[in-house]
Amino acid sequence: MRTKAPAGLKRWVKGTSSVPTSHPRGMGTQGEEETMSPLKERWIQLEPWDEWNRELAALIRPADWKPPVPAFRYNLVVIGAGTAGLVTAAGAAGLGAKVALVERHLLGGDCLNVGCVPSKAIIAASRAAASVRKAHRFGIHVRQGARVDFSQVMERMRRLRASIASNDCAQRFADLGVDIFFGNARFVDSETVDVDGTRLRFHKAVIATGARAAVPPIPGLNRVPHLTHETLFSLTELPKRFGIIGAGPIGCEMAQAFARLGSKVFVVEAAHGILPREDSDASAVVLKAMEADGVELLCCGRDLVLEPGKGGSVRMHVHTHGRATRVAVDRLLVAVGRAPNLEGLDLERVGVDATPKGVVVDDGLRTTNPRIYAAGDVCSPYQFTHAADFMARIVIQNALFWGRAKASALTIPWCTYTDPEIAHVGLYEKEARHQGIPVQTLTLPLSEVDRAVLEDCAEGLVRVHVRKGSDRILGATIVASNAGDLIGELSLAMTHRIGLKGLAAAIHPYPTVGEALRKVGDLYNRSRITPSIKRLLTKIMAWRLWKPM
Ligand SMILES: Cc1cc2nc3c(=O)[nH]c(=O)nc-3n(C[C@H](O)[C@H](O)[C@H](O)COP(=O)(O)OP(=O)(O)OC[C@H]3O[C@@H](n4cnc5c(N)ncnc54)[C@H](O)[C@@H]3O)c2cc1C
Ligand SMILES: NC(=O)c1ccc[n+]([C@@H]2O[C@H](COP(=O)([O-])OP(=O)(O)OC[C@H]3O[C@@H](n4cnc5c(N)ncnc54)[C@H](O)[C@@H]3O)[C@@H](O)[C@H]2O)c1
Repeated sequence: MRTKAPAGLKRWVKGTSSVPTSHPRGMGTQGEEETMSPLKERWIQLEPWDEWNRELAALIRPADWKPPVPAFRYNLVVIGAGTAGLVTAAGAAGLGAKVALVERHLLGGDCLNVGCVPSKAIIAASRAAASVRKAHRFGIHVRQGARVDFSQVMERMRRLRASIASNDCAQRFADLGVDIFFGNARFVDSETVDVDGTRLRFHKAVIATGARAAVPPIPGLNRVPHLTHETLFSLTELPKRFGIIGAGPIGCEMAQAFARLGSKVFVVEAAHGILPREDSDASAVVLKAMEADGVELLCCGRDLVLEPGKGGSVRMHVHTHGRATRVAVDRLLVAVGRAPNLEGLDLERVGVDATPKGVVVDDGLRTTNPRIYAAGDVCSPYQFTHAADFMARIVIQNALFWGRAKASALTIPWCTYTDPEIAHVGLYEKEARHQGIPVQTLTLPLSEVDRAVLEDCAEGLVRVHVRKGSDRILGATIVASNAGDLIGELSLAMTHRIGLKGLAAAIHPYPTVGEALRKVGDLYNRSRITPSIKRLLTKIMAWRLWKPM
């Protein structure tokens, strides 16, 4: 098992712009790397070095990229070309600003390369495998059963990732008028950024450097080979036994996907259950589905210790619900949260405050240096692509156009793409109560939605919290196979202050799962008919029967 990056890749990350031409062999691990300087040794793999990864690299880190001659001064220098940086740069350039965009590794950042895109491609394949397996429930008998070709699953992922990459490609941004510089950015002073020796002068700058996988101080972790999301998507062989530490969104999505593709998956979680931030009834539905797919959850995990096993395997020792458990796995994924990318930026030089959670910003996303803003994972508790996108829009308005847009005004939904998916927007019930807001909660089980029953996906719910005494939506959670799509309607309603009565009044086509939202609106309307109103209505009706026509 190799624990160091191949020489070619290291050269590349160190900023020579030379994409390796030979195929870097072997599966990378972390552990040793985490103890080294993050700037020098951190790298994201594009392995295997096949035609799709070459195509991807050619788009987002072209080997022959000629850095432009820096302008005398830029309206905006953007550091980091993930979603936050790309949206900021494209939007600002589109509005006439002179923009420089600096990226030390791959345009597209985590979402395209080692986040949303590859994970959802794998999830799509795992859903296909699960559909074949449960086809018999519909009276469809697949003769041989399902055989998963993991290398094809991963090749499909690499092919689709490369095809999607054209949105984020260097040439597209250059055509939009953005000057792209590959290299490590650091602040020299409040009007200069250095990129490996090239000086960029700015009027305003944006820190959009994102975050990386956090590696916790688990005893033994530095002695065992392990993956993070930065190396997971380079796998070419399905691990027979797959261990995952952390049952957050990454842990749950990957646990179920790998179980459906054929791994025996063990998930160690420190808290009780999975997705501890979510509504507990909702996450319980998802856990049941994951367990039905064969995922074994070791929750309330205490005293986790890791040690090397035979043939590159890893032994996990953990107390789960007070019981000592020992499992051996062939691969281990660490998914316990994220750490902001701050190292090497020399933030102290420019008076930008930061904490271990990220860059400190005000509601307008301005840092403690009034000329420097931040957007995306590096400064936000909402670590989602769409949140990074909308923070970028705020930064453009506030940094360039004297805007007063506020991050706190954003309504940010999110979704974890298990099957069923679990999506949320706004407040949870306990948060509303904690804030002293009187709350009424309405829950509709999906078993009451015809289409969900017909599709065999009736395990789920729609739960909406309104301010007591009104139909104003405070928050909502949905568990459904397409919860991520459904939550958009509630997000729209909250953004535009449409209440539950408004949802009840909107006709949804029958039969759709989306009808569940209208039905929750009906639930709300019915909840307003108190026993005394009902008695009054009954009297009026009775009176009308006897009233002469
Ligand atoms: C496995 C996984 C699955 C995910 N799935 C989803 C999902 O389904 N939906 C969703 O909404 N979100 C998802 N996310 C989260 C999403 O990927 C992030 O929220 C998003 O990428 C944040 O964008 P960003 O621009 O803030 O940061 P990043 O995408 O991290 O981009 C930051 C960029 O800055 C560069 N950089 C850092 N330091 C420097 C420097 N000093 N100089 C130059 N460049 C630098 C980095 O190389 C990087 O390219 C997922 C994340 C992971 C890990
Ligand atoms: N669908 C999506 O939108 C999506 C998907 C994946 C990731 N993401 C983003 O990426 C971020 C990171 O995801 P994540 O799942 O790594 O982090 P997370 O912080 O959301 O979840 C980490 C989990 O690990 C557990 N944990 C922490 N330390 C542990 C330990 N020592 N032993 C056992 N368990 C431990 C925590 O209790 C928690 O449940 C998310 O917060 C999310 O913003 C989003």
